[in-house]
Amino acid sequence: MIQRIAIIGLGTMGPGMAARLARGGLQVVAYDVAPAAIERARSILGIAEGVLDSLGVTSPASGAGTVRFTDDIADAVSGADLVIENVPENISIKADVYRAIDGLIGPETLVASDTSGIPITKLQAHISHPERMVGMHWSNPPHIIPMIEVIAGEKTAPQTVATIRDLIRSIGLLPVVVKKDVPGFVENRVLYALLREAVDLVERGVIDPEDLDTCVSWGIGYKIAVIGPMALLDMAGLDIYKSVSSFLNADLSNRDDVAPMVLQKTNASKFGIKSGEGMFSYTPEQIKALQGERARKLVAVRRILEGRE
Ligand SMILES: NC(=O)C1=CN([C@@H]2O[C@H](COP(=O)(O)OP(=O)(O)OC[C@H]3O[C@@H](n4cnc5c(N)ncnc54)[C@H](O)[C@@H]3O)[C@@H](O)[C@H]2O)C=CC1
Ligand SMILES: Cc1ncc(C=O)c(C(=O)O)c1O
Repeated sequence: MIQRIAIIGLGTMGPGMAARLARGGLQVVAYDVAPAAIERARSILGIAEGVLDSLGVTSPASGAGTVRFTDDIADAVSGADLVIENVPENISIKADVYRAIDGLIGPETLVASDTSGIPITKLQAHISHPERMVGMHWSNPPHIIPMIEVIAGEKTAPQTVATIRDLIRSIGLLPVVVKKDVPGFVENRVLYALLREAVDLVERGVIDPEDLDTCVSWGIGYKIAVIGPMALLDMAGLDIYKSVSSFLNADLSNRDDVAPMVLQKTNASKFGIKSGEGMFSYTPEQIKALQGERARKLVAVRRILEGRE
């Protein structure tokens, strides 16, 4: 049974994951190599907890869990039933973490990666007990989005998948077990198909970035939260899909490299909210306001989708 969880990496994803797991009654120890990331995580933990309150996420009868921060990786993983690796999307950085914890974790400890899409089979080549390693792909913001993908690599034991799936369920979240270890799994294959086309349309001047967002959010985005893609095909009619896709599929972006517009921006350190500029520009005040407004709206939508309002 999973009771103690170590989170390695406290950037965009780590603090919200810590808050959500603790709310589920688990004992979380949170570690990052960068002291500034630990301080930032400490300061935003309370915000995530406030959002969980407004979502009505309660603790189990056994009581709320805890989050403890540490700057010592050995301390973080000591006694952990599960280690969730949450460091940047780079195999060599992730492999360094697996090597660092290999001799520190117990014989029963499971290791999960929150990778956005590196096949688990590739990651488990860097750990001595690959049967205990699994993909556990959260969606951002992790304290609000309930769906988590669970992915087995070639060497993952079925029991490891079952334990993580049951853990997710036991704290009121929604596990989706992906049946094949394909790059990007399912959520990001679908998201990146959409993002490739969206970036291409903006880059070619077909539409302005603000209008692209309006079109997608108030068109397919709003609809797809209620009617998933497979159900949408039936609602539109497969005959219509056949007619449109017969001419449209061939015209969609099929570029297999990163779009120049994205490269230009990342080369200039324009990463989005984390650097103050990306597709749009943000002042620190705007970032704070946006994050609050987005959390409020996501909470309200989720309550309605769950039939609670
Ligand atoms: N940003 C997103 O929307 C999502 C990201 N992911 C995935 O989650 C993982 C983490 O992503 P983010 O939180 O966005 O990354 P991030 O870049 O915001 O944070 C990564 C953190 O890892 C720390 N770190 C780097 N090397 C470390 C080490 N050796 N030991 C401990 N900490 C270390 C960094 O100091 C940083 O705080 C990635 O694999 C990413 O693809 C998954 C779902 C959504
Ligand atoms: C752009 C982008 N890339 C990866 C992920 C998750 O792995 C997300 C997300 O969860 O929102 C994303 O927006």
